[in-house]
Amino acid sequence: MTKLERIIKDKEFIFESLHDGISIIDHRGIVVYVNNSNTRITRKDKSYFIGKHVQDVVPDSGMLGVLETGKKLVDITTHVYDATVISNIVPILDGERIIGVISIFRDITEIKKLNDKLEYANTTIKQLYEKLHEVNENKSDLVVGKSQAMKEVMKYALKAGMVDSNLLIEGESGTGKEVLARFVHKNSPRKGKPFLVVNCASIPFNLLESELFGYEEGAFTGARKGGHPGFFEMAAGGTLLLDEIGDMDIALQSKILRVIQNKEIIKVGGNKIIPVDVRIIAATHKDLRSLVASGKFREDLYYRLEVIKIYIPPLRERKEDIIYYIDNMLGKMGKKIGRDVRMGEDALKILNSYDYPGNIRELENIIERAVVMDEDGIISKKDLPLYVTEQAPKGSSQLSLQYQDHFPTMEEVEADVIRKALDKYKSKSKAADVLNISRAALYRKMKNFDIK
Ligand SMILES: Nc1ncnc2c1ncn2[C@@H]1O[C@H](COP(=O)(O)OP(=O)(O)OP(=O)(O)O)[C@@H](O)[C@H]1O
Repeated sequence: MTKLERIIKDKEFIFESLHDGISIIDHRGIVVYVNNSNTRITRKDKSYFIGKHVQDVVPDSGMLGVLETGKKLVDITTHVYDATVISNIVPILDGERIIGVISIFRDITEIKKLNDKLEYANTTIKQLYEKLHEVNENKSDLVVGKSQAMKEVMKYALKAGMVDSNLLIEGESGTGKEVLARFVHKNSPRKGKPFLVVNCASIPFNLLESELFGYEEGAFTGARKGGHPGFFEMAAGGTLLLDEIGDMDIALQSKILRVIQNKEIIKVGGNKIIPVDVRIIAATHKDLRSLVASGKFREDLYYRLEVIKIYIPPLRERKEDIIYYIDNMLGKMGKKIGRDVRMGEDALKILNSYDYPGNIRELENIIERAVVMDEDGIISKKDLPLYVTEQAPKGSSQLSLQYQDHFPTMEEVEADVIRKALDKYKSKSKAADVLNISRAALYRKMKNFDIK
């Protein structure tokens, strides 16, 4: 009996009692074990898998990759026959040697279907809402502000407009990635041609493929007569923004890579090659590089997309810009309601110290609400939402020291503050920055106080 067989035998009782599916391959990639839950999820008998090479029975499985690299894959969403599963794939080691790979996967088909339906419905509602209120009309109004960070962003955006390379825009939700993409398009030779946006996170996987590439008549049940053009065709000559690309299914990522490389598409259910001329801008609030590292995003696609990369910093890191956004918003809203509204001193002070987890979108909502609440033409504290006015005053509670019986010495306080800064910012240079001391001073104090 091999070592792997012994491990399986020892653990078989546990494996069989799990609700999650399990498959195990040996060092050659041959499936040597599947549990009962695997049969339930895949609807295939054990005999269908056992003794076969994993490539022949589950071609999309990440198991061979793990066998090759020895690196585990965690929380990977894949498709196993008709099921959507979320898997952890881990090497089985004998000392340093990889003797097999185990994949443990959970069936999320129903949850995914419901979630997809819900997200799709939400997107439809949002799109209809936007159309109804014509929020699109001013979407290209771009406020730059005066922060150095935003000036840099604009410098790169203008450069990106002058060339036709792919562009990747990173930044937290609501920082203005779509607005910036639109700006790049409007300042590029493609202006005057379509600028289309596809949100890769809110359209279900199988629908997204046909939305992007289009489909031929009869491609699937419910396919429209005469087929349907996809975004790539509809954006001909223009720019296509693939928003939330970090959420794109890995199988679809390969297809996007092919479009970028070959500049052609094949519709779902078709076989005709259609040339496409579209500039791709991708946007994401996720850190694509770490998605690449964890195997959730294709490295080759990442490098194709980030020919030019622009990172939009969150609003809390460039508070000097807040006033410019507010002025712009008040101007627009004032026009809409037909009267001037100004920002009062007290409200501005509060707005300048708030952290805006939702960035400019959140600031917009706060201002819109304040304009509605306002009665005298000057926005004051009472017109702002409670969660903004009742935020913890800066620099107080988070670092407050909680000594009860013992009153601390200055050294203890100093050591405590340093520990908290290091703990919060995880970076010595950032901690030194916020403490307003040099890095050398920080190192010296850490040594004195024996802080590791
Ligand atoms: N530079 C800017 N000037 C004026 N308005 C802006 C700017 N940036 C963002 N906004 C406004 O903030 C809101 C959010 O912008 P946008 O949709 O571009 O953000 P996003 O980063 O793409 O968000 P998400 O990641 O959630 O898709 C929009 O209503 C937009 O008009």
